[in-house]
Amino acid sequence: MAVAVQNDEVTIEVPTHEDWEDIYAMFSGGINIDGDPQSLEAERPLFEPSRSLIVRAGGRVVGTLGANTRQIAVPGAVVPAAHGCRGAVSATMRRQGILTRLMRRHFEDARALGEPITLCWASEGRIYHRFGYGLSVRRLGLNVNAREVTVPKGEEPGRIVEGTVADLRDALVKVYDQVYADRPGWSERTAAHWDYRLADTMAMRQGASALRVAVHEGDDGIDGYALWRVRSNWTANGPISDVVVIEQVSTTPEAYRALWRFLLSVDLTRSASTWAVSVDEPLFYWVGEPRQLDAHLCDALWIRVVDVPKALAARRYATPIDVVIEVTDDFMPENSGTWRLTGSPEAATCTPTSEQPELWFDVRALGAAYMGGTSLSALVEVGLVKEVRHGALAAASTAFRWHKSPYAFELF
Ligand SMILES: CC(=O)SCCNC(=O)CCNC(=O)[C@H](O)C(C)(C)COP(=O)(O)OP(=O)(O)OC[C@H]1O[C@@H](n2cnc3c(N)ncnc32)[C@H](O)[C@@H]1OP(=O)(O)O
Repeated sequence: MAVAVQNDEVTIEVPTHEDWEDIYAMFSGGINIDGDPQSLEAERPLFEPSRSLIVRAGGRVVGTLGANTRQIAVPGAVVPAAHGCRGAVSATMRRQGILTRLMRRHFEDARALGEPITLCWASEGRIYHRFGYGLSVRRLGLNVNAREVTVPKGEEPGRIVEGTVADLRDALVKVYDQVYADRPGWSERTAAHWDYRLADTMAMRQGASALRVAVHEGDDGIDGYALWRVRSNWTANGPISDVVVIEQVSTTPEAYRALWRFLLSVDLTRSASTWAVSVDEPLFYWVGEPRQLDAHLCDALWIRVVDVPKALAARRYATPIDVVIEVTDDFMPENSGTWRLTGSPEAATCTPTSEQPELWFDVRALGAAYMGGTSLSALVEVGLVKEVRHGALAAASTAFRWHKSPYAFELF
């Protein structure tokens, strides 16, 4: 049985490329998976030593936390954001404050680099509240009964074409780049991010087929694509396989509909599943029987605002807003203060003020509302926002929303 190292000094350092294998093993073990050589290599290019932290005690690696340097789309803008990842502490060293120390460094580093927010997918939501994260983006998983759901009759112009990842990669990149900046929750993808997204390791397949690519060719060329697999299932009564949709991205409504028609009608399959679509997924308004989409709601991105005025000035607002807000941040007191926020769909400013606040925010509420998918009114109910001046809430709540619900489907 492993024995906790109690007396050795715990140090936190910035790792080098040589530490990658230890970090990979630390995180894999931390989340209770074995890890494998293919994933080790597939993830290696995403490892940014200067954005990572490694914890050592008695010569052993006992913890890690990393970040990917990426931009993410937010309402009306694209902002640099630390994409937090690979947080883990050795099972024998937990609940001794190591993650707390790592988080402090992670936030300070992001702020120093000019990133107003950090974000992560949570293994367990309960870990993150105390560090000031708010649940900002939710996702819907679908298990569509393809036979019962029914889609309206109709022929979209254009055609669906299948091809190899290698042949179609440039087209996928072009389609994604056309739309990502306009979809809060979608992150910029460099060549390295695409390499990882398309790596198709055995771990990514989770027992399903190799990655398949289908594109929609419209009048002006390729205007949408789907990455998908088949989870094959042959029963005594015949095939009931599942189409596993990894991502579906389109620049036109015609491509969107044509791709879903295709995904819901692949021979020998009876269902289609996807782990993350928008809470405002258009399929609900298109299919004959939305109940047969079998949707389940889950948390997706957690956002931590590390620089309040910078973050609030970086996004845009659905309607004009001019409000004095007070923010309390227990974990990062330098983030607490009172600001005048003015904004619109075109611009925003956030400057310190000594005026009386009209609204009060716990910093977690700023994270929760940041992507435009959460109403301030809901946050009032749980005590994370308070209306100080009667009447200030409704206008601000409307302004913080956005016309597209935030959405995220890419684990990092
Ligand atoms: C972005 C990502 O990487 S998601 C993956 C996160 N990693 C994992 O889930 C791997 C498994 N878990 C772990 O490795 C560890 O438990 C970690 C990294 C989550 C936490 O590390 P620790 O060093 O134990 O956290 P630390 O001691 O700083 O805990 C701080 C507080 O959070 C609480 N806490 C930490 N983790 C959890 C948890 N999983 N559930 C409930 N409470 C937790 C602690 O009890 C402590 O509370 P206190 O301040 O009231 O005493």
